[in-house]
Amino acid sequence: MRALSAAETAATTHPWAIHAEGLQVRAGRQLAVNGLDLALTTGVHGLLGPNGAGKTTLMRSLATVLTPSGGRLTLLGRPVDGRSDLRPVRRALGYLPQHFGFYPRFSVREFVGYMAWLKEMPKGAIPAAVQRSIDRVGLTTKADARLKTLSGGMLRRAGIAQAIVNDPQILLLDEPTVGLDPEQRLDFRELLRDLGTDSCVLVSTHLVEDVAAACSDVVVVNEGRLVWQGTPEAMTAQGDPGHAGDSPAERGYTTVLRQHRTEATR
Ligand SMILES: Nc1ncnc2c1ncn2[C@@H]1O[C@H](COP(=O)(O)OP(=O)(O)OP(=O)(O)O)[C@@H](O)[C@H]1O
Repeated sequence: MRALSAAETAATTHPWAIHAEGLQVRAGRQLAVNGLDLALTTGVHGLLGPNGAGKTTLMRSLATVLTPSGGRLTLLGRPVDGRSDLRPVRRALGYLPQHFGFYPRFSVREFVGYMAWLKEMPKGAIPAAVQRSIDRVGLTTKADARLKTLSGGMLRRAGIAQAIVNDPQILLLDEPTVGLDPEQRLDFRELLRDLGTDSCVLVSTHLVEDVAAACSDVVVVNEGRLVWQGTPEAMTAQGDPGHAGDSPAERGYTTVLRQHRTEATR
């Protein structure tokens, strides 16, 4: 008997915010995502995987920046196949890329407002939404500072503010905590938990501790495929004290990855 997928065993009829089946996405010449199955709904999902696993490529395809070259991808029930109109999906998306371009002379407020405009938010709603997102990332006192004057951590927070300005139904954050100091990371975890109450949030990171502390679900990818999915507690419980990692969650993650590699070579 074949194993049932998460989509088939779900207790709810609520459509998946993100649903990928056998997804393939090219990065340059190679298939960096190659046969990935994923079904995600409301909550905070941590995306873990070693360097080169395909996390950024996956994020870019979910952000509709890259078009899948095989398999199926639906976002909020709409197919992403290079043919359908993606504007309704893009209005409901928030994306913090790993590296984002910006106009250095823009203030934080101008930058976030500009992104709100690009997302086709109603004009009258933009100023209040911009202020709220700037406040949520703790940049209130820097709202009118130019981007070029911000520290790396502050710039990252401005990037998060633009990603959340439209209250996205799908929020994709690629390495959001890079450059944040420990206090800011704690604040950010709280913000994540808050955002995940009514959005589908996918956070790519190398910081297993952030995932353990702030996520309701962990997705581990390797070589372009999903290799494990479960709660942070279930991942931690996999931990073998003999494996690398400073914390129980890191040992759990390393064990999951090594088990997968062992099975793959059998
Ligand atoms: N523009 C590109 N041209 C060619 N190869 C690419 C390109 N972008 C990514 N790759 C390759 O695709 C694979 C997946 O890369 P990707 O950046 O998605 O991985 P990642 O999991 O995000 O890695 P990291 O944790 O190091 O950021 C890697 O082997 C990478 O070298």
